[in-house]
Amino acid sequence: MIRPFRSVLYIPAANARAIEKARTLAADAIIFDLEDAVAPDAKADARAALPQALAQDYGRRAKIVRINGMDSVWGEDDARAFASGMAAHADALLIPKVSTGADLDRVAALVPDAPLWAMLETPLAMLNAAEIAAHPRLEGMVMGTNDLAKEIGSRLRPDRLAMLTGIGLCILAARAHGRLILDGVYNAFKDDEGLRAESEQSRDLGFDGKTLIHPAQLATANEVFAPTADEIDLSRRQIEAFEIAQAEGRGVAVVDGRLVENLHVDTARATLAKAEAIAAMAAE
Ligand SMILES: CC(C)(COP(=O)(O)OP(=O)(O)OC[C@H]1O[C@@H](n2cnc3c(N)ncnc32)[C@H](O)[C@@H]1OP(=O)(O)O)[C@@H](O)C(=O)NCCC(=O)NCCSC(=O)C[C@H](O)C(=O)O
Ligand SMILES: [Mg+2]
Repeated sequence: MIRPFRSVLYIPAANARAIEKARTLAADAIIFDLEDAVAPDAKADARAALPQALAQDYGRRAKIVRINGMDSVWGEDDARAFASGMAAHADALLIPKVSTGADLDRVAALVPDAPLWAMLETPLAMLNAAEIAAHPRLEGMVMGTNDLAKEIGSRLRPDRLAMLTGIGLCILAARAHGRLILDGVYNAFKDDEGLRAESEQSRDLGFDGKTLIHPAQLATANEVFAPTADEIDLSRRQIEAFEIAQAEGRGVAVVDGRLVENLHVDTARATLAKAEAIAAMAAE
């Protein structure tokens, strides 16, 4: 069964109330954050408390732990703590500020088994996206659009003009190597219209979902990244028409005046699989 990653909520690992709340929220995945969301003085306590929080029941929600960067004073201890006390109850480890494949090697050596995810949020990461995506331990990639804008020296415009080249390179790299890829966060968590516009752009660019900072953003991401009823209906009709065509010895079908070939049927099957995974999540 595939897993949906429409809505991926960051939760500060130092915020016990928010962690407790996460078990009931409609998020497809949760990122337990030890990095930016946790103040320096709270980092050691947050790291120590996380194993117990991860051991709770979060249903089908994927559990990802974001450690501090390996260039920080906390990164190595976070990675070791993940390997010894968190890996058994987490689905993946997310590493910030990955710029090269060697950055992943460093964490992979400390954490022998868990799937690794990488934050892509530096100009060098954009240029090395293919090398990062090709890393054998990598499962997913997450855009860090705030850090990227800071490093580029660009403005956070609604059309995200300055980062579209980097985003495109990252999506190509992710798809070339079969990795998941999630968009960055939308900071104005009370601006539903802005979130919807950015999420629609994100979906149309090819992201699997959006990372989020507040529960109020979940419903929009879940809706935007889910197949619509029309898309599900079309997928079913495309598959049916193609199977009939094949049985009659034809290699193509026509649905709603449009050509359907085997590649369209692959997309249709992926759409139905995603819809099923979402339905399974909702049924919990
Ligand atoms: C953004 C916030 C600081 C807002 O907090 P607050 O003003 O307290 O929100 P509310 O009063 O509206 O909260 C209402 C209830 O919702 C719960 N809540 C809030 N946020 C979360 C959350 N993320 N997960 C779970 N639950 C949450 C509150 O506890 C309230 O509950 P209740 O008590 O029942 O009423 C805050 O939302 C926040 O801290 N968000 C997360 C920030 C974060 O994780 N930042 C780091 C990730 S983004 C990043 O790092 C950028 C990236 O690297 C890049 O480069 O782009
Ligand atoms: Mg960042």
